[in-house]
Amino acid sequence: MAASSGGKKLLPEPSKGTSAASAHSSILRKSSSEKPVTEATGSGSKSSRNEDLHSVLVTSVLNLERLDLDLYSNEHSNRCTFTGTHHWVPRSRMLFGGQIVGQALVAAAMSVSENIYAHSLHCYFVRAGDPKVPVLYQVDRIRDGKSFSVRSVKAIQHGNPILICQSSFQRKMESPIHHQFTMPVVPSPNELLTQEELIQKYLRDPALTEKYKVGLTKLLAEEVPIEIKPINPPEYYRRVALESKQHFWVRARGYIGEGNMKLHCCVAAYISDYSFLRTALLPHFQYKVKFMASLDHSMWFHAPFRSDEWMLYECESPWAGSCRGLVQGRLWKQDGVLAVSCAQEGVFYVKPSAAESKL
Ligand SMILES: CCCCCCCCCCCCCCCCCCCC(=O)SCCNC(=O)CCNC(=O)[C@H](O)C(C)(C)COP(=O)(O)OP(=O)(O)OC[C@H]1O[C@@H](n2cnc3c(N)ncnc32)[C@H](O)[C@@H]1OP(=O)(O)O
Repeated sequence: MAASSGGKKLLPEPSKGTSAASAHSSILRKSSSEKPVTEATGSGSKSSRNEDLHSVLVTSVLNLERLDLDLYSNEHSNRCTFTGTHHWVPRSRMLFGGQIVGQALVAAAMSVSENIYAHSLHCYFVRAGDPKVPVLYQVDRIRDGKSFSVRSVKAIQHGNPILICQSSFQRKMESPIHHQFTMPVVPSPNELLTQEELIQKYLRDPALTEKYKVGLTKLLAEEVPIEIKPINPPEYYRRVALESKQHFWVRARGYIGEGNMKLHCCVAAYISDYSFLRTALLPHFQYKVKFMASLDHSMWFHAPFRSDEWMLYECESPWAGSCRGLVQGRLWKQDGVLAVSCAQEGVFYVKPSAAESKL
């Protein structure tokens, strides 16, 4: 039986001969009459993107398998990955926090009616995710009010929670009260190099030491499903204390299309955790990180946006101490609309680094 909430079917009935367990779903269909987002033909604002290259974030990473009502697994996305395990995993070998948050929001979104939208989420990462096994997502329907619905999701591995995530959804409501900060003035995406192009440039520097060549080459080889264009990237080889702020343009790699706003929020959850926590480390070049992990992650979704179009990620860290650092971020649309606000605290264990230059 397809999961439903408020009578709307969110998931297709498994086709004949397949049990619910094996019928994975294209996530967050708008309604049974609409094509699922992964089959969208690119209606709405035309994208200059190659619309045949659907983002792997949608076709796989965030495409959960429904095991039962309010119970999902990402095992399907495992089978589709390049290496047979989870999609891209940071070198820390813990599951990427953004993946777990994005998948938890997918599971929550499957349990609410189609005409309400994610407006906030708050998560704690309570155990490191194991990249060798799938994740189960258990949804608890806390409350369905007239205007707001609240869900609690537990991401589970080896019988224990690795993440607890509360999310809230709201019906569209108009209000005369509206304001936002002004978007920072920065170069536009087409004036900037991608992270890959920047790394290639650094690697061509004959003075770069072997150690940093190896690190940058490893970073270049990672198949992160996110495109990034850093703004004023630090001269990578300079060992100087930087301000705890960074700006970069960011978008999902590949095409998603107008699709479904809930889906774009799930993709933004994935994107928002990449290169976010490191903002708190920028002033502390003289230390080497022995262990680093996100402790929590919060997001507030303010206005519709497209996660497969360039958005400015304005990141800053107002405080660090007691082995923790706080980072805050704002995702801006290119038209100046503030789309998403994020906040996260992380844990850092560091040691003094050898005072060698990167040159
Ligand atoms: C532009 C041009 C190119 C320039 C290059 C620039 C690079 C730019 C791009 C690079 C960006 C790359 C970004 C990659 C993405 C990174 C992702 C980071 C965020 C994440 O996704 S982390 C994953 C999500 N979070 C988690 O999984 C955390 C889950 N929670 C936990 O694991 C536990 O709750 C936690 C937080 C560890 C607390 O548990 P607790 O048991 O209390 O932990 P302990 O304090 O006991 O310690 C655990 C662990 O930490 C180590 N440890 C402890 N104390 C120390 C110490 N004093 N010194 C060193 N290490 C310590 C130790 O390993 C402990 O584990 P043990 O099992 O060994 O005890």
